[in-house]
Amino acid sequence: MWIYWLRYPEALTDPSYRGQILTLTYPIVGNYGVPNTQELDELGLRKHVESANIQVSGLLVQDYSNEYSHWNSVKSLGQWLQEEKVPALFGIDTRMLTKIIRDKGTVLAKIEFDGQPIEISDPNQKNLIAEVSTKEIKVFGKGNPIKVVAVDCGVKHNIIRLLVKRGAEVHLVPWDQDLLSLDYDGLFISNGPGDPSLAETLINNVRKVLESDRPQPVFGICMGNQITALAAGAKSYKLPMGNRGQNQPVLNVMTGQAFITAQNHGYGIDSKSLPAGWSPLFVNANDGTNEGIMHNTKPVFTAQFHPEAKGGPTDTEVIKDFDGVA
Ligand SMILES: NC(=O)CC[C@H](N)C(=O)O
Repeated sequence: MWIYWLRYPEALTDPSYRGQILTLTYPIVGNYGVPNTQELDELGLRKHVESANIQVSGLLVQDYSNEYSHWNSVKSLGQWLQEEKVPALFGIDTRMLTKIIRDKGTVLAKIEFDGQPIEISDPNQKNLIAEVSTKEIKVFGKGNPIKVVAVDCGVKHNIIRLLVKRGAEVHLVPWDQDLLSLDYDGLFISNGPGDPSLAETLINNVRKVLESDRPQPVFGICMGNQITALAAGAKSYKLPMGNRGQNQPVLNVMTGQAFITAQNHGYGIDSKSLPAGWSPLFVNANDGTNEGIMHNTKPVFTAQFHPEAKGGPTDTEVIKDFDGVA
């Protein structure tokens, strides 16, 4: 179970939340309704949400407002959750729950209705990436000059949109796709749910790319940072309660510049475990955890936070310019 505060249409559809129950710390939820979640943009991506479905297993809020008002809302939050058969509860003392999670770390939880007992299973034991990844290769921004292969670990649609905006023809590939055999100008590894160390096939495929000394840049976001670091030989670990929300301060270790970033991760990379030739690129200014890595000589760099505009700041969007940082 996670604590989160961000706009709920994007948060609930972020595939990185697969298998998790979300509890929001903001006390009144629902009052801006839900946009048309089916509407597609010109690329065929969801216009107002981050994927085709609600991805969380459940939602807990303090006070729910069924009345809503927003320029693009078409239904209530309750209606949307019901349509997608995702359980949610209101009337929860989310402040108390937040304190419990702060003390104990993230906790396993289930929502059970009278007469409908359910088994509890630990989402952290599963390779959740395989559940949310595309099954076939999809192309966005066809004809654009820069061919980017994007490994779909559960990519948020806005990330694809921003890559296309920067002139990329994005080839979204399944998580276990062999990467060495593909031709590209840049390789991107997306955000995604669960424990990164369980995605062994992907880690091995990325390791092969790193060892091949291909000159093309490699860039990863969130899960993409973790997978790249694991492929390089570093170690990941479970954070006591994760870093989530849209006000996480991050320092660029190279320049000393600080950013306020949007984040959503429960695992971290141990910067000290980075092998020779690699350096931390970003560090969390609150708790000192790793926020990205770079290779010292090759164009490989990553961000643990979400350097994109939707649902948060725009000041780190520059990081998606492949030559913006490395
Ligand atoms: N947003 C993400 O990509 C999350 C990465 C990973 N599932 C974690 O929780 O750390």
